[in-house]
Amino acid sequence: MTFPVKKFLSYYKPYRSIFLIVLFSALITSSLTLVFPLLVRYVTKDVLAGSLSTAFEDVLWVGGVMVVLVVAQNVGNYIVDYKGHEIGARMETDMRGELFAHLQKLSFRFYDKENTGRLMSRVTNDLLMVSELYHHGPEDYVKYLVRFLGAFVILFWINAPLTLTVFCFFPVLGFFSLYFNKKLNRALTDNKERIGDINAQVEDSLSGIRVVQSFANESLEIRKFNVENERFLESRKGTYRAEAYFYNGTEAFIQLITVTIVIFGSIQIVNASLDLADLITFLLYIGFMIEPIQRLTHMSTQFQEGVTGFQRFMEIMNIKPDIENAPDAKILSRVEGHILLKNLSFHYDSALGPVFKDLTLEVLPGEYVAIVGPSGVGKTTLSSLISRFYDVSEGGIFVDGENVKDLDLNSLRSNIGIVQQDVYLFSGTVMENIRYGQPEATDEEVMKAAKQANADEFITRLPQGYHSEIGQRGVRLSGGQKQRLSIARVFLKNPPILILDEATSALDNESESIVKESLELLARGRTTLVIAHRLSTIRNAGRIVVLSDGRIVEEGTHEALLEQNGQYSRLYSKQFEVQV
Ligand SMILES: Nc1ncnc2c1ncn2[C@@H]1O[C@H](COP(=O)(O)OP(=O)(O)OP(=O)(O)O)[C@@H](O)[C@H]1O
Repeated sequence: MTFPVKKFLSYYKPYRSIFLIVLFSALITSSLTLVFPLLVRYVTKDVLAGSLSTAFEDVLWVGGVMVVLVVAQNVGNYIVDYKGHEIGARMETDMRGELFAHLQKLSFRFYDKENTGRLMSRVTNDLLMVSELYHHGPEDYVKYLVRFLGAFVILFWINAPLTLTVFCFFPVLGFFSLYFNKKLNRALTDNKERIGDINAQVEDSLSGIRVVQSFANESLEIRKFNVENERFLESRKGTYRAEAYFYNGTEAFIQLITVTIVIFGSIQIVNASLDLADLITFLLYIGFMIEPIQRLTHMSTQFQEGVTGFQRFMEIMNIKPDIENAPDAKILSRVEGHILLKNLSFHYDSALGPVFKDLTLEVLPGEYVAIVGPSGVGKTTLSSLISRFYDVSEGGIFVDGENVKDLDLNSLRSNIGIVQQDVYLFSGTVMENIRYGQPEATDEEVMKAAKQANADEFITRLPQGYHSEIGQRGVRLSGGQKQRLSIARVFLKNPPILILDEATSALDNESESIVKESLELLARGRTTLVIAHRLSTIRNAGRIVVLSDGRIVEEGTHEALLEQNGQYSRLYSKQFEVQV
């Protein structure tokens, strides 16, 4: 992937003026630091060597200038540190907002393949690296370039032969830094991968802690974790080894350079081509030239991390949602609930073969239709297609005569309510979770929906009633209670089309009968598709549709289908035998 420079720079745009002020401050402060050794040189060489009667006055004058410089430097550094970081953080916030909004638009097909943990690291860690590059990148380059070039020019002006002698060290120091920089980068990348593995392990193990403990597999989890933990330790040892080589190596270079300056400088003093004040100035300036080279590693790591982070950000941003509104998408208003699946074919992946082949099904407004069939036949897939979570491969799906591909996605989905077996609740209160069905609903409307879903009674018995926290994914509630909250959510949404996807199959008999009662109330007056696992629950359906091998093979009422003595009858007796 070539680096999208234009796009990268575009994030500076809203903060252009303040960014230029920060860069200018970095330029000024680093130039001012160059003046200090010159002032020391002036005092040691000119003031103290001249008439001592005026020396005190001169030293005071120089001291005053130094204080002004300190104040000016501090103001500049304050702007660079505070405003510079703020710009970086603002750009990061903008990008994170964009990325999250984009992730909300990507379809089920994208999430079928992506790992949530990795996506989270893009939203958090990667962007942090980009923000560091946005802010520190330009500022560090300005700061260190000014110091390096400034020190070189001043030293050359003071004593060219000694400057060139010292300069011979720099190419060697540069190569040394680049070599260890590469090693250190590799070690840092490895560190990141290892910490990523640890995060994935912790996330997996803790989200499944109930399964872990129910299988009494804590020691197995600890062993698995310790393997990753040890690998991380090994990786960190590698980083520290590279760092130790690098930092001690550059330290040795600095000392060698100092020794060289002292020896060559002393020879020049003996030959009267250099004086003591200039030697002191040399020693003071040499750090200005060495520091940028020392920082090379950090800067290039920062650069690489930022660039990679931005590329990973763009990888996601460049994914076009495969389900989008058509340019002239229609808004569905006053939906009656007529559904037509016409000559429908669909596959998740062409390599896996089709789930449906030329399937046609019409559901009339207000009808109650049950879809049955063996496991894996495509019952859930059918409900995903009606809501256009996936696009059909051939044929079409029509709601009130309109092809779902021509409809505005929000208006289509807000007319369909889905109740699933696996209820997803968000951390927060009961009230917030029910209100998810209609964010503008009043407290009274939320409570009315809860009553319709037979949930009000258990909610009012909770310690804080509707304001009780339900825990992550609703862990503090029973299966039946979670299911009733999800039904209340759909009551509040009040859609004309309803899909019940095995909504009661995980519940015990008592919960099932309460939930069934609220589902029956919910279905009243709506077009309802029930995806049934247990055939006993759909005996009263107006029509039962039997799927097999990607097609509808039988249709009719429970009694009529039993009489036919076909697939349905076989499925039914199989379940009946199991239940007996
Ligand atoms: N996201 C997906 N990506 C790829 N294949 C999928 C996906 N979801 C389901 N499938 C496959 O599509 C087929 C139909 O799955 P679906 O979940 O619709 O069946 P189902 O009839 O609802 O099954 P069950 O009664 O066991 O819940 C299965 O073979 C399944 O493996």
